[in-house]
Amino acid sequence: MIGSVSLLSVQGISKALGNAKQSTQIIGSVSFEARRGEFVSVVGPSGCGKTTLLMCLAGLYAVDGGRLAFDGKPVSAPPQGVSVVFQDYSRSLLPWKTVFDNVLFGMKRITDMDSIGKRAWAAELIASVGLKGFEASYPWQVSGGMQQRVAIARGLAARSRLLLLDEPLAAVDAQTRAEMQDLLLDLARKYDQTCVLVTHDVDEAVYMADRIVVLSKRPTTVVEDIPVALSKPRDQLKTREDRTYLGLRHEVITLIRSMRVDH
Ligand SMILES: Nc1ncnc2c1ncn2[C@@H]1O[C@H](COP(=O)(O)OP(=O)(O)OP(=O)(O)O)[C@@H](O)[C@H]1O
Repeated sequence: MIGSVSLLSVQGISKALGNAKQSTQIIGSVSFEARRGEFVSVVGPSGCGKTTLLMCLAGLYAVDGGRLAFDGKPVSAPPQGVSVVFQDYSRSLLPWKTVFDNVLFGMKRITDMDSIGKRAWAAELIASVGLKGFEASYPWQVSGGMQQRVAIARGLAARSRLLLLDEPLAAVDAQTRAEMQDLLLDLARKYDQTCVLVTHDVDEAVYMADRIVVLSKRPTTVVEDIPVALSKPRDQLKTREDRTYLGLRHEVITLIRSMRVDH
């Protein structure tokens, strides 16, 4: 269920990267809201600043201007309740820890749960992402898709309420990608997650989203903020044949094609 309350509020944020000698304005002015339980996809031309935006939302980059709030509080450092899942799962998991211990590691900031509770919660999450039986494996012993499942479980383990997903499925094969899209949608519903997904893949953006934020070339601004009127649960065949889906896909691809980034 999507609530009416905004969990993430982004109002006119801006960000330049570089150093004192030479800085590049990456984010011009970006505004959007993610309401509780909403799945927001963010798309835009290559190099427009999607990852930079996500790093700002995560509190990993300080914004230069504008207002950014999570659950009504200004974001100045990585807030508790916000987890990031990166594309490069092989670098985000700890190779010397088992699947189980990687998920447990996600709970390191949780102080009001004892170790028995944490172990039970880790076991539940591992089962929820379909990895029961692989608890004792090391990340390098399982497939890429499975490693990304571990990273997602670890994100949820931090008792996240907002999942920031930076191209999390870009490195997995097409079949796994479709399965993982449905897994993410299931997990978002089951664990009451609000999600912001950055993706290059317009089909994925439309399939997953309740709303699509289309960014311009940099310094990036929001070109369109498009509601997605597709029923849930989504279905890889039926949804992708739906006229609304095809219309949105056309609209977003046309918008992105009309923009080019000058590197
Ligand atoms: N420290 C930096 N200083 C200057 N420019 C930078 C810095 N870091 C990134 N950039 C540039 O900022 C732009 C935006 O980068 P970012 O990774 O946020 O975009 P993106 O939309 O996620 O890219 P992609 O479509 O390739 O995934 C890129 O052109 C990049 O080269």
